[in-house]
Amino acid sequence: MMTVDPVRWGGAAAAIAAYAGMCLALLRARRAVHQDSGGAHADWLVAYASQTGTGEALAGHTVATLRTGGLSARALSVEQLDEATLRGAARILFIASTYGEGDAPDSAARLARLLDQPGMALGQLHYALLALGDSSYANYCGFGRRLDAALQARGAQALFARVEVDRGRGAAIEAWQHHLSHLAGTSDAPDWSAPGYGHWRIAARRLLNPGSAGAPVYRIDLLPAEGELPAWEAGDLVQVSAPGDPDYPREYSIASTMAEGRLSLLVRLHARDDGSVGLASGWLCREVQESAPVLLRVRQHSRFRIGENAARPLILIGNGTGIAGLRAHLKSRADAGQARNWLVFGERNAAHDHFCADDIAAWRKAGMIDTLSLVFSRDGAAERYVQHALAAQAAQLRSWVDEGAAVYVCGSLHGMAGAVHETLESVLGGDTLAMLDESGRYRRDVY
Ligand SMILES: Cc1cc2nc3c(=O)[nH]c(=O)nc-3n(C[C@H](O)[C@H](O)[C@H](O)COP(=O)(O)O)c2cc1C
Repeated sequence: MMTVDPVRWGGAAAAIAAYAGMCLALLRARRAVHQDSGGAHADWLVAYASQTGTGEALAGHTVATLRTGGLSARALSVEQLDEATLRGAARILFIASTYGEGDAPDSAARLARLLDQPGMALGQLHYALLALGDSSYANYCGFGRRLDAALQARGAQALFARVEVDRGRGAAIEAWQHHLSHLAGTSDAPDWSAPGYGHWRIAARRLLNPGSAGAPVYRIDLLPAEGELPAWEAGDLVQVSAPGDPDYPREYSIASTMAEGRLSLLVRLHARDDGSVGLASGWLCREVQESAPVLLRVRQHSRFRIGENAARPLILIGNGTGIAGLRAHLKSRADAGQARNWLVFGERNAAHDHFCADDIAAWRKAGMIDTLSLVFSRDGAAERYVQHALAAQAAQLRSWVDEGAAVYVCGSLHGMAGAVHETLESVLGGDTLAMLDESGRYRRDVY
């Protein structure tokens, strides 16, 4: 799915065609997902547990294929799958990705709880499962496999064997499509091709942390090689296809808003133990010349967009390059005049690693950051990490959440996201945190 036909890379006409294709494919997939979220009855449910949107897009394609054969189908996030729907459904196609170290995506907490309930019997259910994962992780497709086992243990009957997709590779997706065509009784399946990459160029590249004890971080500003910026929202991601590894695009959070007129990324140069640099980050930060094309596509990341939290106070928590996703949110909040923002950001040394310091200072001065908690782990203060800052301000954390705040976390999975989760749980209580999660008020972009 993620491979790109090299013939298309040739010229401007091809880039425009690819871009138009991308718009159409995205539009089609999203229309299929969103038109159907109203709860109308459908014979086939396509339930996706997706963190960064791949599974959601595949759910849209799946629905479109079933409908081509005249079946009634609708897509829904597993967050919306309640007990009555699960117990009553005759046919569900699950699409499940895996995160962390074999963990379920955040959106799957409710489903996991439902399947754990004693007495949950699903003998009425016929299902199939598309598991998304990456075989370089120890727990390849861990959540998809556990979900499959749990459904079987509850008596649900598989329509066909689980299909596993390694890093979005096309052959497995074709196998899934093939099964769907059988179910739908049609060979006339809609086009599932991935959105094409656009050609971009680097407009500016700047080292943000000279003298840092950590690896170098670059701010990279990009513009389309031709034409207009594509649409995105704060929280969205890009995929970059590096020349040495075109089948395995790297994802980065977008640090800028469309209104700023450029797409900015914060990229940390990945250094290996032997001193060599990571293939994609080395290419982006050091090698690619300003005149050379960068193949890039924007990906909607619904779970990290502002969505229904636009009018709520926002607690933004992150470390390192995680400031990228938080910056885009802060910028769009500042532009919208929404000032109830509490930024909790951590890095190593204030002197070298205070990313986006000028923006943060300007927003603070303009009254657009209500509370600012900066922690630098190597500057000798008692509060070393973001979780310590949160724990130290437990009363304010509780009162913001009581007022309706949403919590957005962006940055490292290891060391940060887990510790922040535990702190939120101990300050707010497990039930409140679960409520925030289920109601879309706790959102994470962690990697
Ligand atoms: C931080 C992170 C951790 C991941 N952990 C795993 C893992 O433990 N096992 C696995 O098979 N895939 C893992 N993956 C790969 C994702 O499951 C895969 O990229 C999937 O296509 C994402 O689908 P989604 O966009 O629908 O969430 C991980 C990806 C990220 C970014």
